[in-house]
Amino acid sequence: PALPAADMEAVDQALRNTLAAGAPGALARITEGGRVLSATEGVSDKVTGAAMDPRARFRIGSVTKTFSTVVLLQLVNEKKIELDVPVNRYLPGLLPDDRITVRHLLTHRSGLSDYTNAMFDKTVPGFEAVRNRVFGYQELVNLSLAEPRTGEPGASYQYSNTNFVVVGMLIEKATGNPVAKEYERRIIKPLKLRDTAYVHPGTQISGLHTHGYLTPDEAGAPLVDSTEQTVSWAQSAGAMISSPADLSTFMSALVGGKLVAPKLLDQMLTMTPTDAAGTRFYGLGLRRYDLSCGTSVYGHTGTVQGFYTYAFTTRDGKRSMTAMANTSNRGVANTALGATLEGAFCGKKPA
Ligand SMILES: C[C@@H](NC(=O)[C@@H](C)NC(=O)CCCC[C@H](NC(=O)C[NH3+])C(=O)[O-])C(=O)O
Repeated sequence: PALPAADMEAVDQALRNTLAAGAPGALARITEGGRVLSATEGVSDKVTGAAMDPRARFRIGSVTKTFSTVVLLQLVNEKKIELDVPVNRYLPGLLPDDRITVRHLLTHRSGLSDYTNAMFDKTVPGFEAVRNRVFGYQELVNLSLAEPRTGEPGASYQYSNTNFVVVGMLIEKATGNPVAKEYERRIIKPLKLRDTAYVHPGTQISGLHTHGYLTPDEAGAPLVDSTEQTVSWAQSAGAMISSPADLSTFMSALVGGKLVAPKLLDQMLTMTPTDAAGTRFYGLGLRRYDLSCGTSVYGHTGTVQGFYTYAFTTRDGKRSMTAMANTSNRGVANTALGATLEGAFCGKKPA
């Protein structure tokens, strides 16, 4: 059945609520067939007052995890890597447990702790301490291994950036190339994603871009312009730069079978619940949200200092939405901004 038309009034109300919660700006861009609907509220630059612009580039955070998953599943299809094999088979001695498999990384079931919890326990000092640092993958893994594991391999879903740092290591080991080259040749070039780039360890977002503003832990403290950073603390787990249009192109190409072989796409879409309500799921590097109208949408969220992103599409890839607020921390963006999904994919609420 065709989806109801997007309710742009509801989408815009969600953006206004996001600003009321403290974001300098917010936007939503919906594509359906060749048509584009977009809504913007507030500013992308607090100094110049420039308005939010759906053409502008920004940091997509963990939406990067879906790009990394696509590259890894292409390597699985090329028989260079197997999913149900110990990570230590490819990276001898890396992990303390041979039972941790490649699939455990992609489903956040490895039990490896997330080093970012300690790193960003104090939001602004933690960010300032790393914003210009360049980490090696091994350094980040060592931070995780210095902490107790969160569970037995395969036992339960526990979101951890460490899993996708190891995915980056696997990609570089299997290809002999930096992940940037693999993203470029396997995804960015074929899909002509002109605004998408992996520039680690560069700190600039080139071209027309949105400024990101980190909300401090202390209520009322001034926002911190966090636009320029290496994102080396995340790399293959969160360092990609893109645009609303490119993320919608990517997500709809993904579910449309253009990036990953059918059998492997099926595995990517095989979900386990991650919330008590049973409306949030995780597959392989991919989230599924079941909306109030019964529509399921697939994609990923992203949280990087100063940017919160939702990048989702329908199962047939016919309707996609990217929503972004240029602030992060203290839940300022996620809840209010999340309501754009209902407006975009469920349309007008029944009276
Ligand atoms: C969960 C999210 N994951 C990601 O996008 C990854 C790359 N980001 C994080 O793990 C958050 C790191 C801290 C951000 C900071 N928070 C703090 O510093 C809290 N003390 C901030 O909010 O900018 C996702 O999948 O959506």
